[in-house]
Amino acid sequence: MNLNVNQKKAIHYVSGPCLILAGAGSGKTQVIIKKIIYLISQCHLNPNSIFAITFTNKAAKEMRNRISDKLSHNITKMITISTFHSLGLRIVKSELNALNICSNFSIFDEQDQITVLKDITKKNDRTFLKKVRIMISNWKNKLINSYNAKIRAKSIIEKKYCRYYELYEIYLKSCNILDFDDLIFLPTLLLKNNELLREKWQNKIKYLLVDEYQDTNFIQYELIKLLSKSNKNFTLVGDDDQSIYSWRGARLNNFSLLKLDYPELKIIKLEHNYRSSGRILKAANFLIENNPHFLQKKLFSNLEYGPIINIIPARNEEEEAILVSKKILNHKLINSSNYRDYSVLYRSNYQVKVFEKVLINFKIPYYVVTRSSFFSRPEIRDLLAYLKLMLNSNDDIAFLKIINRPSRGIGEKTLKKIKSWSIYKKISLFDASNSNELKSFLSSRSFNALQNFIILIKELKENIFIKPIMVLDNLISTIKYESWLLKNLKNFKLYKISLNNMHSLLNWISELIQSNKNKSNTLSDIIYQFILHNELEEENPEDDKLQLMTLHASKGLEFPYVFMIGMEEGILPHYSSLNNIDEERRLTYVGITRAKKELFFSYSKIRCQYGEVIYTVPSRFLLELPKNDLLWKKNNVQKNNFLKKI
Ligand SMILES: Nc1ncnc2c1ncn2[C@@H]1O[C@H](COP(=O)(O)OP(=O)(O)OP(=O)(O)O)[C@@H](O)[C@H]1O
Repeated sequence: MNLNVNQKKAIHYVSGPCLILAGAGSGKTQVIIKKIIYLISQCHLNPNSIFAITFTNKAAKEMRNRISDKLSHNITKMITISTFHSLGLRIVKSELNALNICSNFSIFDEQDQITVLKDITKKNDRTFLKKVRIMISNWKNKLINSYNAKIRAKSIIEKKYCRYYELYEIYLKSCNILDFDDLIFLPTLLLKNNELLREKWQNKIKYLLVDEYQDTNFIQYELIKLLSKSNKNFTLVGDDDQSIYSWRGARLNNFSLLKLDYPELKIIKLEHNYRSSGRILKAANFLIENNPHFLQKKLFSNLEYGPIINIIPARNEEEEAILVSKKILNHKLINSSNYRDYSVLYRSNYQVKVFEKVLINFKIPYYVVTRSSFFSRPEIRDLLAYLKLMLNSNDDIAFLKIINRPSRGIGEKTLKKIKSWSIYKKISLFDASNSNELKSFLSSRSFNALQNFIILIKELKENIFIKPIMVLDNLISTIKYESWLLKNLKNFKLYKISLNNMHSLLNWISELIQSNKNKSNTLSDIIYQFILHNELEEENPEDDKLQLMTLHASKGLEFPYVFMIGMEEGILPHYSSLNNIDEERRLTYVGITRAKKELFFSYSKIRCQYGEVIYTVPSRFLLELPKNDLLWKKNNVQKNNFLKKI
């Protein structure tokens, strides 16, 4: 592949801060990979001193694989390629003393956080608990601890939330637990306040590369600055038109800040798109021109102009699914293509349900890309909780998760007494359960059940570092987990899936232990990675299936034929984001630029939402596209003649 002039410039510019403003499909992944190879082979940088940050673990893995095609496996292994969270975890593990954290710390995921917040707030309303979790997360992502949050709080309500934050912090500290946000919050705070450690890390990192810069938030930008302060040798790659995570704190402002903080910043634009036909790019350019820009850029393509963009109107959601399915079947027949060449993209997860029903009827093999990862399955969460408790007996949430899985006859009353005792004695639930003094408060049956559990964990713990697989095998058979699953699931197929999952987990741990034989702390590292690995499920690319996914999930992917469904006001743009139309437009732009050869839109005249039938109007974004490149199919539906009821 011949690199274009700007791609070469972007790779060869290594003497100062560099921003690559890379349009969709302009080969940014290629450029980052080639730049890393260039830094090692031409600039003779030690691979140990190159750090690349990607948005997902999957992207990190892919990048590593592609580099190892060009460099030896040993050299590739020395390069740090990780997400912000994994890099943060590495800093935390190296600086335990400075952070005052014990080495056996656990990591909380979102579900664990909610469980703790339920206890702290004494409320059982999930929406409320999620809100508190997000508020705490937002504080941490702005580098604000509970003390400072309290000082800034004005209203009584704000003060109340700050109190929750404070109690949450105390809880985590006492149990030696970090949450996801801490993995960036703690290292950033540490490097900001500790000059010696800051210098140590700055000396370690001779070159920093960050992919998907448009999705960085406040704290991530701070961390980038802290890590690269002394040599300012970094390359950030991003596209302001593809920033779709403001709801997670991503800030487009990070582009403008860069120019202010680094006046010497070199900006290189990649505008040559190698993915999409001319017509698709024209539509994308037309649409995104309606947004404000950090710097103007216009994508161009040398590929053929391509067929007209079809807009398929439907009378209702079911008809929309039928028309799209029929179109796919016809199109596939005419073009001798495969199902895997097609993708259906939508704004919200609930839109897929009606499609699934129709696809099954039409016998179209399909795959829904979901965010529920392998690690969120109940049996996997159970086994990981057992492991977490063996490694950190202060992890009360792991304790609560498994104390009655499988059921041991330890009911709510007993748990309440254990909790009271642990609060009174200021010890963990595990230590409270291990205390003989508890005997007088419990029935002998409950006390014995509890003791058996404690003995089990203690015995397993003895060998966990030496023979983890044997310990897990023992655990599963001792607690009769499989027969409990069968009884609980009441469905043989689900039971089989669960067994397979457990088998995969054991194999996975065993492989990871083998490949990390000489490293210390292997098991806890493996568990940390499992907890951080909360990404989209992967489908075997060999499977010939139509892929359905949200627009967010489609980022970074490409398909020959793309169907964007539900192109209606209220759906896209989504009614909850009407105050952020620019981001909804960017989301539409991301969808359009996934298509290589052909693009289709569909919308439905009537839609059922929350049990109510509503009449819709076509999305404003359809009306922003170049008219002559669109073909509105007829379906007795006049595009401007809808009742607007949203
Ligand atoms: N110089 C080049 N010549 C030919 N093809 C190229 C060149 N650079 C990149 N490509 C191809 O362009 C396509 C898009 O590249 P890539 O996936 O890296 O884009 P991207 O910038 O990451 O896109 P997006 O941000 O939209 O996900 C790939 O198929 C890649 O092989």
